[in-house]
Amino acid sequence: MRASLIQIDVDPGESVNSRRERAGSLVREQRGSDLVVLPELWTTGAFAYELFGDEAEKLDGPTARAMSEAARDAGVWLHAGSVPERGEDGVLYNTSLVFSPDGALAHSYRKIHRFGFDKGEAVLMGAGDRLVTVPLPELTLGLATCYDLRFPELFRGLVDAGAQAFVIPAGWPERRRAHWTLLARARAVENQAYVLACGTAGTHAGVEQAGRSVVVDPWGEVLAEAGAGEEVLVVDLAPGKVAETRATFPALRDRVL
Ligand SMILES: O=C(O)CCC(=O)C(=O)O
Repeated sequence: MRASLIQIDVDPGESVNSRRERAGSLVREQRGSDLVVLPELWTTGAFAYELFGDEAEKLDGPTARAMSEAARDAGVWLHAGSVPERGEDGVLYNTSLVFSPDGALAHSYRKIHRFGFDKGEAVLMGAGDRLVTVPLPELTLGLATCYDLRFPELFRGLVDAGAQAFVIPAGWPERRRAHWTLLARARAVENQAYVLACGTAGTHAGVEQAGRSVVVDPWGEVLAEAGAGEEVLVVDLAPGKVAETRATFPALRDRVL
């Protein structure tokens, strides 16, 4: 199973429309992959709070339509990262969108843990309240977004729901790059699952992004890691490795709590 992670540069000098078109082209270039992943809030930037309201869209908005077409043209499962969603209740959410190869919106996930403590996303957006798994033909994905990475109980919940690989779009800051890599590997090791963690490149709203998208296997080995700039990681996964790791080193079976 081949996965492509698109670590797109969120440059405030580029319009959202231009970046949306560029993201579509990058997805189309991944024809031949089974799964393509984009990062968190790549239309606006995860820290460009003042744009969230202006760029918010419904689940059939301009980003969703562009990504649906790109998934269909490329014939891939597309985790299109997240968008600022304007919910039916009028509340903003940080919502990830997953499209099937025929372009249908198959799943969406509203970020559960909002970042910013008493400002930013934590006050501007509502929290999701639903775990989401995505059964692909080869692997079942569990969805999480950026700050969610710090909350291991979310990942245990996803494992209990059948997840064998976690897809984690992010806009992780360079200042805490060491946490990103460490936590991605920890979630893989403790859950004996693949981790596909896709960040953004560049600097927006004064926040330098770490980039360093990473793919980790169920044994905790880093299969591929990006640098700081715009880059596409293409990685071959071995879906059987999840069951093999869980059978030969059955730590998950020894859970008590
Ligand atoms: O947890 C962190 O250090 C970064 C989280 C973050 O930037 C986000 O969730 O948008």
